[in-house]
Amino acid sequence: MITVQEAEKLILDSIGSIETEEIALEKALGRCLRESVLADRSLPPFDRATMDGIAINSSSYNTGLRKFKICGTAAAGSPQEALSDLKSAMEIMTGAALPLHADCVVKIEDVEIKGGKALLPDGLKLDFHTAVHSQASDCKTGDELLSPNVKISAKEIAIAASVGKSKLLVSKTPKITIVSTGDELVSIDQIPESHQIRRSNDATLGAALESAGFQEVNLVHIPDDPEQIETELRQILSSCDALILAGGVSKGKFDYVPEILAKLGVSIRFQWVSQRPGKPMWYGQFSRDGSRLPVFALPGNPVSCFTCLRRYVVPALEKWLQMPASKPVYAKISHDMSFKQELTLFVPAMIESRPSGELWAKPLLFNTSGDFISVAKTDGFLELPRGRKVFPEGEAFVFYPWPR
Ligand SMILES: Nc1nc2c(c(=O)[nH]1)N[C@H]1C(S)=C(S)[C@@H](COP(=O)(O)OP(=O)(O)OC[C@H]3O[C@@H](n4cnc5c(N)ncnc54)[C@H](O)[C@@H]3O)O[C@H]1N2
Ligand code: MOO
Ligand SMILES: [Mg+2]
Repeated sequence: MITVQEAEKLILDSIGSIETEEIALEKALGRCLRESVLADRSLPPFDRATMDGIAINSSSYNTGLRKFKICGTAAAGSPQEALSDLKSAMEIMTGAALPLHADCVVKIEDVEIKGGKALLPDGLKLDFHTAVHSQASDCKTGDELLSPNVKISAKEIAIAASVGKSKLLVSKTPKITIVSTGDELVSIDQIPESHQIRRSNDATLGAALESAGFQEVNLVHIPDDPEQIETELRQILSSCDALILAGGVSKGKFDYVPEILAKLGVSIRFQWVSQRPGKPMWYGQFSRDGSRLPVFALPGNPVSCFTCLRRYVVPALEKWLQMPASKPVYAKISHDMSFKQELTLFVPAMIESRPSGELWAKPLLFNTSGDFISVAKTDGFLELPRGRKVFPEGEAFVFYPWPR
């Protein structure tokens, strides 16, 4: 049996990089950028007024002039104007280009306008570029404003739009198929017999992937019939980009998944990880047309497959898309815990951000890894490392938030 860290490394080291495609900027939110975005000109492109007021030359004010003749108005969007001389002022709006010969802006609250003149009080602090956003002070032509491998959020959209990128090169969205197996499982709209349950894992995993930014998810259910599993998986492997199975991976007589995956040519990278929940987890890859599709077979217990999806599958898919790895979040455990087994324990926990600025996690004592009802109250899980037996209150551990 391998450790959590070994499993994580085997997965991440085996994952390549997905192909790219060009898409419209309006569709780019949440996607992974795969090109550099350069400044097509300096920003701001001109000396930009940051206040509504008057534009003057500060040396005139600083040598005693208080009354300036108003020589015109500079509006945002109109070409650059010019002061008629150093003793004149121009009314100016936020966003307008600073007129020639002016070097600062006095906000309108500090100005009295009377009979075509602007009267200024004593004591203003006016210098070169007061209330002016200087040309090229944010970036220069050719500067790299966005580098590849960032997840595109609203702030990256602003930058791309400002430099005229109406299209962006991004990672393709993989077509992911989620397969649940099991004869005991009926669909949501059926009334289960007393020995049956409605299936929920597939819907949960699909929703978790969607909220992590993977929109093309397809759900399939297959009964515990080896021939049917083989036929359907062969078909799925010929068309999807990634396959995630839930259930049928452990040691039961009807747990056919690992054997059938091997028969279909999916090469196993590992099975059995020293962790709870999720010990029977299986990972492999399927070669098709020169690329290797990731195949995860997660243990069927609802908390196990949800935890494994968060701990291994989402980071692997993000790496495949070249997304930056998310930074670890630490939280202090709010109660003493002990756990005697030689396993890493993923313990679901409620998070509390205290006024001291510390993040605390209250572990949930849940029934079994079938108890998804209790786990729904939690915000994520703490990873309590293997090789330790006690976890004292106040010690910090890595916390993994659930996808939301
Ligand atoms: N002899 C052993 N038995 C088991 C071991 C072991 O090491 N030795 N491991 C246990 C652990 S840990 C887990 S986790 C489970 C994993 O089992 P499988 O992956 O084979 O999953 P199933 O047997 O198909 O189902 C387990 C459980 O989960 C329910 N389930 C499955 N799919 C769904 C679904 N889509 N929606 C809701 N619930 C689902 C299923 O009804 C079962 O109750 O094995 C242990 N056994
Ligand atoms: O991985 Mo199993 O998760 O403990 O039920
Ligand atoms: Mg089983």
